[in-house]
Amino acid sequence: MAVSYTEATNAGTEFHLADHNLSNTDTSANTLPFSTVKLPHLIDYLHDLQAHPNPLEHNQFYHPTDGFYITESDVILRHIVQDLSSPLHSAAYHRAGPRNRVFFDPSQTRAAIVTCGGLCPGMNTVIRELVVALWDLYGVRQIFGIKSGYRGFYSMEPVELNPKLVHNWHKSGGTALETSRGGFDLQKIVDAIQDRGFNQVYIIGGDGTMRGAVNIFDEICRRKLKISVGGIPKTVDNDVGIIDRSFGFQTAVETALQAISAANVEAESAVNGIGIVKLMGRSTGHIALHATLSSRDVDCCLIPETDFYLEGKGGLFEFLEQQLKDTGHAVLVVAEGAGQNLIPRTDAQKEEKDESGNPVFLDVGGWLKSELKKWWEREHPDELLTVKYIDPTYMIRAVPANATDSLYCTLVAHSAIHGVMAGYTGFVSGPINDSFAYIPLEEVAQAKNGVDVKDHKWAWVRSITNQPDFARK
Ligand SMILES: Nc1ncnc2c1ncn2[C@@H]1O[C@H](COP(=O)(O)OP(=O)(O)OP(=O)(O)O)[C@@H](O)[C@H]1O
Ligand SMILES: O=P(O)(O)OC[C@H]1O[C@](O)(CO)[C@@H](O)[C@@H]1O
Ligand SMILES: [Mg+2]
Repeated sequence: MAVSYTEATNAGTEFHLADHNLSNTDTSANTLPFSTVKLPHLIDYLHDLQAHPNPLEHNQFYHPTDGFYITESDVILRHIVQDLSSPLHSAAYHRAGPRNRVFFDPSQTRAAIVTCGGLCPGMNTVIRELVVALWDLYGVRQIFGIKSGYRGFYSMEPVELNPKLVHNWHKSGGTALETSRGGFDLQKIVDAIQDRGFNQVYIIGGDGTMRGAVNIFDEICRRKLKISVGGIPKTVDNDVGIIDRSFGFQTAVETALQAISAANVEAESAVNGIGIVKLMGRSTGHIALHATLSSRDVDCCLIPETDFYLEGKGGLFEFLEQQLKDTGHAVLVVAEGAGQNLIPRTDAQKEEKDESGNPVFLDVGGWLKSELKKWWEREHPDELLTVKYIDPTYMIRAVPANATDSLYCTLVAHSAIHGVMAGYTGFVSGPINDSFAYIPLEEVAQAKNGVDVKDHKWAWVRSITNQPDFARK
């Protein structure tokens, strides 16, 4: 039986913890120092929408008890580290999970799933979990995969998905739905969503994809359609902000360690051996940084967030030369976006962009190898130098998710479904301080996550490697 919205939930309204009798550290002001981030809800523009009891109530596998359903007063604080000598403050995001009322009748639900941008370990796991959970938890039977990213909405037939079909998908890297860059045509995409009768759209992708998803959400609101848009952030570079990290990131770091280990073996087994490993990281060096910290074989880590230079006092080559003198070998890890301003390029190369408008990079690893060899021949013409360059770029993102990331993929998919079924829209589900939360798409699309080279983690990298800070002589 359908119940009216006001009976069901106060979703879509600003929530103040102080109104809900929760403990408050700032008793004088009688308000908590947390502001709850408003989440868009279908009811914001479809005021007469009817709510239904959550089908989980009758699911044979669930026995909803007190606390099973997440209420509007359940929030996740973004900033859990606070300085008690200053006024407390943190944004509070609605906690992910099942609500006691939903705004979709499973028999009338038509869900679409799309993957966009580059690969990331776990994409197939997320797709699989979306299909299986929509089917098993909520009883949705009309689930479709959009092929080839955003362009697939308007240029290809959707593929009907069911648990049997996706049963083994999590065992393979990549995305069985295929992905692409570019092809974002807002009107064509929303027309296609509308024409095909989709009322739930799950969008898996990185920062660019999320910016596109905001536009789709805005257009759906403008047309006042009963279509919920749920985003699932995917970024092997870990360049999306607010969330703790993307699924697949840990798997990528783990896989990168194999390349670093090989570079170390090659370097140790040669006379004056240098191993160079190039890792992904277009504008952020998270993979390089985490792999360096985990491996301990790395003597120097170069990331896009810090400048470096090759020759002269305090430069990279002087440092490597000293390493060779001290230990006979060195391992250098470089993120693909590092040093791009140093590599000579033609005017045409300066303008080059991929289909999504991202700048195309030159190969920093190959360039470092050739510059290093030229320099060595000039400085040490009679001494051997062996440089082995390993570029595992696509290997680290084309693998299936490891155990930790697989669990993440399941939780993020379930969280997205619970939120969408509850009528939330224009949001992303993701972990904040290890608890899954709902974050407005717009915030996620704008938030960047660069490496903070002033914090402890980067200082830790420098202390492990002893690399120079490349502050100009
Ligand atoms: N500002 C934007 N507005 C609308 N669509 C966008 C925008 N930026 C990117 N897109 C679209 O989003 C899709 C994916 O973008 P992009 O290729 O930049 O990858 P991404 O999602 O950032 O993932 P990753 O960088 O991790 O590979 C593409 O189809 C692209 O056209
Ligand atoms: O898949 P493509 O188009 O070669 O793009 C590679 C880029 O994708 C990423 O894996 C994710 O943005 C980057 O690390 C890398 O620069
Ligand atoms: Mg991106």
